[in-house]
Amino acid sequence: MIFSTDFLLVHGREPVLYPKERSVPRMEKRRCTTCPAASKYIVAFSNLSVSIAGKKLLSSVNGIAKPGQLLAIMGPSGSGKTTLLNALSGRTPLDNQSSLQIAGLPLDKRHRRRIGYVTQHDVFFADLTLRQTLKYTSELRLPDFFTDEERKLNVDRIVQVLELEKCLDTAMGGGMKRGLSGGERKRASIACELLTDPPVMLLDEPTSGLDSTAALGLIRCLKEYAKHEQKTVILSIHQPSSQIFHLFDKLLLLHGGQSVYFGPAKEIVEHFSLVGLPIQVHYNPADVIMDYLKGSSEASDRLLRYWKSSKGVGESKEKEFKFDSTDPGIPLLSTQTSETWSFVPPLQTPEKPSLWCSDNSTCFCDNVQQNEINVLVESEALPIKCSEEGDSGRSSWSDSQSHGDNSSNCHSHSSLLTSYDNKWPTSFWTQFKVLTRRNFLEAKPRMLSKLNWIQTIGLGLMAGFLWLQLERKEETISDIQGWMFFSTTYWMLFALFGALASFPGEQEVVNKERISGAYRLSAYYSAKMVGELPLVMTMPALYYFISYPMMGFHNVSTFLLLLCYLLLNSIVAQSAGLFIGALCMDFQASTTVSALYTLAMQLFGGFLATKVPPWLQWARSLSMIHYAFQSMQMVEFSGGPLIRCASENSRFSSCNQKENGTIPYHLIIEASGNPILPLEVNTVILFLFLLIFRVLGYIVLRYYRTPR
Ligand SMILES: Nc1ncnc2c1ncn2[C@@H]1O[C@H](COP(=O)(O)OP(=O)(O)OP(=O)(O)O)[C@@H](O)[C@H]1O
Repeated sequence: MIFSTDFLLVHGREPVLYPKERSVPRMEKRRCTTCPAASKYIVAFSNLSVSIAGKKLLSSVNGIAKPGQLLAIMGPSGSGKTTLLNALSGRTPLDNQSSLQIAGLPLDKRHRRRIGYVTQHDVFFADLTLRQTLKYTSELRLPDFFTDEERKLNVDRIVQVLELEKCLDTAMGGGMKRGLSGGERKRASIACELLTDPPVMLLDEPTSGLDSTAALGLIRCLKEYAKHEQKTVILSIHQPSSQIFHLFDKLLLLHGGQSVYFGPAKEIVEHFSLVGLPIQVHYNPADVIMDYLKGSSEASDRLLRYWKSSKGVGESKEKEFKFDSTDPGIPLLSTQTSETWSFVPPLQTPEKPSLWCSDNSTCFCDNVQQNEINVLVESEALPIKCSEEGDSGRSSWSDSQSHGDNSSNCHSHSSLLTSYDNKWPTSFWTQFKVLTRRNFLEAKPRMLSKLNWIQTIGLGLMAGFLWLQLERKEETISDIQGWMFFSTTYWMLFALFGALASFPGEQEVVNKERISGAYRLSAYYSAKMVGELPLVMTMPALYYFISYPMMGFHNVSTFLLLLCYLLLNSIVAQSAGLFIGALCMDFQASTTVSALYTLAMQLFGGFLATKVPPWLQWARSLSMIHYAFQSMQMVEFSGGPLIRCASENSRFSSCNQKENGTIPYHLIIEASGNPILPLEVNTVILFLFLLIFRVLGYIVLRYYRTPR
């Protein structure tokens, strides 16, 4: 795979990633040349420490990443690369005294949403194709003022740059479902983040799963992206090839959660030599570095002590780090034959370390302390010079937002930040529409699978034949009730258990999107309810259309009313399932809770047990089956032809008084020992169940399952 050398120049097309023409006024003539808007996104961290459950994962890590540069974080497995990226993205809480500033301000929710984060594990909806995934991402994360054509243009260009054209119609896959290859998924992940044009891009192991050519192409592409778009790109990488290594501007080396080097990547060889750890000319520095770090603890101790002493960090601040001049150095693992071991005489610690200051203009004070970060960011940010130069055409929508129609088009750093005050990129209505469509598409294969169709048709026919053309007489009352009870309980179980995995199944994707601020939870939640509504109703309706006419069709209004109650019951059950699923987020726990709840609802539903002990009567009022079953009886026994009395030994006293009489519907319901509520009250109670479960589900997601 070969990437274009210029990230934006694709086969000679216009080098604009984001549309030039839009309704939002943008600068045409004057632009800030020294500091384009996005270039203010300097990421500076000092004394950055992270502890989880009392375990220190990161300890006093310092560094700074500037727009236009590629900062690579390297270190052995478990050294804390992902933890650091999580901390920089605001997903992991920092220990006290840690300092993290983005664009000169402490990282807050608003800035968090301007950070693109490609995590190590790509999470997508497995059944959506890449085309659909990118389309929905662009609809959700690009502001409303983008037209459909502009969105499509952006998607097309990013697809082209990342060479994803061939797999656009392939399902994303994941879990048990086959789909995109590992490398394609990784590039798809990057494409989703690039669509939003973030000023800061964090990538956790972006080259994992790629072959060496593709990996090199990707890093080149990111480098060009950082350079041309003035973006801050920070990535973690395990063991890059030497070609990739030489593309890094800055390198942060981690070992055991501590930094052992931060500075220009090209000066790492000199640094290691200073410490007495030579890197031979023809070796890939990345390989040698990793060998040292993973090899004897002496090498890493030496690096750490040197780093601490030279930087004046932590305990070693007091101690002078001294090399013994007779020290033979540390043997290199990868060249462990006596002939190739090479040692250089260790040097004394330089009095004033300037390892990464290649020249004054790029010399960052890497011994970054809080006040220095402030000074640095301040000095980088202001003043912004203006020129009369034309727009190069490279500014992104974010730039244009910040520029607005201000005549000077020169905004202070803080005004850039306030341009992101809009909490969400799109309106509630847009989010609702897009998420409803996406939800429908995503849930359809799961809820309307081939097996579900077969199962429903089979069950409908079975029930139809079992209760075929029932006569309307006293002897068949329990059969008619049996069909109604079976239908309500079966579809309750189907909807409730089917909904249990709904939230847990998409939790990772939704959390990722919520953290990146793509949409409101309320929009997602209401879209889920609406998007899945036709799906949750399809199967019960199909079953009903088959089995009820086979049992005996009487009139249209009874037919439709019964259908409504069956569907309402299913929707209530689905709401309960969604709530339990969200609460437990664990399939085993949620099935146990649901099994208990549904069994209790069946027992108190009014068909299996007609004599409920007085002290347990309250439990009946918690059974949704009780209300749905009773409502269906009312509709069926009052709407259709009345039930004829048994010719002899009728259990209804009214039947014994006259011959060929009929049984009023309320006597049938009363005979089952259930107190009768008016149909409207039953209906309202069912709707209340629906409302309560849905509100509880929202509260759980909002306050209990907040993504971190
Ligand atoms: N939630 C957690 N609780 C306890 N320890 C954790 C937690 N998360 C990570 N760690 C530990 O922190 C250390 C750093 O983990 P991290 O994932 O940041 O390493 P890494 O350098 O990214 O590794 P790799 O290259 O293998 O992905 C590891 O030892 C890991 O076991």
